[in-house]
Amino acid sequence: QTTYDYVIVGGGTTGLVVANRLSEDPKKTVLVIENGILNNGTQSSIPGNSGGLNLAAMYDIFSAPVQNLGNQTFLVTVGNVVGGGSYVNGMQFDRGADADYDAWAELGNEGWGWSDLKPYFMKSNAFDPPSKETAKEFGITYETDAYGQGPLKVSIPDYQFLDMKTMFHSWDRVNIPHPKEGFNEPVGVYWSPNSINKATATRSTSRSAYYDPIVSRKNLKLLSNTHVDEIIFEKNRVGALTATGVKYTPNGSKKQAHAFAAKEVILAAGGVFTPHLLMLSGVGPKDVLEAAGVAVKKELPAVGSNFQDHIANYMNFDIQNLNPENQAALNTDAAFNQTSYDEYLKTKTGPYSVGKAQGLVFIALQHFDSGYKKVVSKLRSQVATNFLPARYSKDKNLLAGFVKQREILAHQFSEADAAVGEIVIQPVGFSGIANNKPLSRGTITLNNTNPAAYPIVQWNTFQNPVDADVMIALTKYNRAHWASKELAQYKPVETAPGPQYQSDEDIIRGGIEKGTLQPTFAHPSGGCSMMPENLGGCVSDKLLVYGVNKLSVIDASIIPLIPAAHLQATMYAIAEKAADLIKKRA
Ligand SMILES: Cc1cc2nc3c(=O)[nH]c(=O)nc-3n(C[C@H](O)[C@H](O)[C@H](O)COP(=O)(O)OP(=O)(O)OC[C@H]3O[C@@H](n4cnc5c(N)ncnc54)[C@H](O)[C@@H]3O)c2cc1C
Repeated sequence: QTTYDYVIVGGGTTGLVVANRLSEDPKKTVLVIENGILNNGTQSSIPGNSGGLNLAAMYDIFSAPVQNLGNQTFLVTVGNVVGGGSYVNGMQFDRGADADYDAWAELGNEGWGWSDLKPYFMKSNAFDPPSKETAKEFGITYETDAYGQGPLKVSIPDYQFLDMKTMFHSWDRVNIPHPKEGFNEPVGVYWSPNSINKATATRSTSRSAYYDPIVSRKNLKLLSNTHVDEIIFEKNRVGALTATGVKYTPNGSKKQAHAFAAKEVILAAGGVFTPHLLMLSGVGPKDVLEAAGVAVKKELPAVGSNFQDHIANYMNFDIQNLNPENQAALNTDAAFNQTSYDEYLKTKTGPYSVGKAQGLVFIALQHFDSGYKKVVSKLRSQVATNFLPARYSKDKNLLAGFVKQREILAHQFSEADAAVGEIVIQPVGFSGIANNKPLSRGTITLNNTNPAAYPIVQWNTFQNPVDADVMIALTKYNRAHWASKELAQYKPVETAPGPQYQSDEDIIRGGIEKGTLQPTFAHPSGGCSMMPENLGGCVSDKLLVYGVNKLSVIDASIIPLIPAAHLQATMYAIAEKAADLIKKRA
């Protein structure tokens, strides 16, 4: 069969959700083409393995040198496997504040505010609380009504490392909100679920939740280990472009084949590779395409613009007096590791049944920076183009879109209803923090000498100095927390970047020298944003690419303004909504 109703590019997080929903109608045929393989490894399925990167199931793509991070290049973390990011991620399951999604509606996207999206969050997931004993012992609070009865299983496991009691409750007296597990009110400090199926104590992914249970559907086909090379367009007599299918090549083969879509080609290749594929197929900024020798079919400057990610500072503290059964000991104490692993295999309990982090702090700027009003004034007084990639000076729509985003961010920076900073609570001295509301904007462009090779990913981290101001304030705040009497029993000593870096400049310099500052929290997004065309959008609020027919995007590329959240819960909700939009227009 070469013609399907729908051809979906990418069988990652969003691709498999939409494949499932569209193939619910047995009369509709769906083809999913995924570059990665069907991988059944325990590196992914066992929650306790989620601490490190599952490199075998990821692309080996590195960014362009980041000027303000000492011209270092960084791994661009993207899953290359059936299940995509959901298969390799850190399993944190949380959402942004209501205001984060209302911002999408404010940017001109009808039907994308929090109240519109909430039903789709609920449709995608189901929550299992910890046992009563665990909840009591660790002081874990939760609200089950924040979740639905959907395919993706999320839970707070029964096993918790004992040090979580002290680490989590070290925040009890801090003057920030203390909501229950965070899905109803995601600003403050809370115990947060992981995408773990409690019944099996294994990772829940888009594959296990949305694909494996329906694999026998006759109208759904998955081609794994197969690369989509190009979108096929047809031009009619008046020059209108319609996406009619894709060219693809099984990996390891030289034989390219074609698959056609009667209704729609749906791009779900993720925040990095969807903009790449559009450009390779002739849709994107004219100068970028021409420089790479790609024939321009539709000029669309929004492709590869508005690229965003959270900026990370992976701090570390040397600590003492941890309980002997601690997370770090899984790597340092072979006997403890072995008994823990054996326990997991036998009873699916113990240290391997839990992910790396169960506590999250998402805080407003005023929670961690007493000088927040100055930051807001600085932001508002900036000449926007001084701190943006050159293309924004040449394109009034892109600039208008950014200025509108900046207004929204300035408002969020002034209020307490949306988070700007994040601190991950782990039961060890490793302390990841993130600036969740970057003003700098990156680009994704083509490799001019070989456009089909990996794209050029440029984050432009700290191009806007406000991003560094926020990071400096958050770093100081995190240091102060580690120095508080609540954590004194651990005698924490900062080892990365290190106490020798104290001034504002030194905090950034130290982060670069010690490699703790990173341009990404594994959340590349925004490179084909959903916004009106006069705000530099790439897809409409119906997720259709501007200027061509029958082509939609449903993955992290469409996020117009990155929410303060790890992205997977949002991606499941976007995909559920996308499926409804696509069904409706059929
Ligand atoms: C290491 C890591 C840790 C993370 N940690 C967390 C976390 O703890 N919590 C959280 O909420 N989020 C986390 N995330 C982010 C989250 O998982 C992603 O935002 C989400 O999975 C993105 O979904 P997507 O559908 O947009 O893209 P993906 O899930 O990446 O899917 C895209 C798919 O398209 C395929 N593809 C790309 N190009 C082609 C092509 N040309 N032909 C065929 N197939 C193609 C890819 O192989 C991939 O499978 C993490 C991500 C990573 C990578």
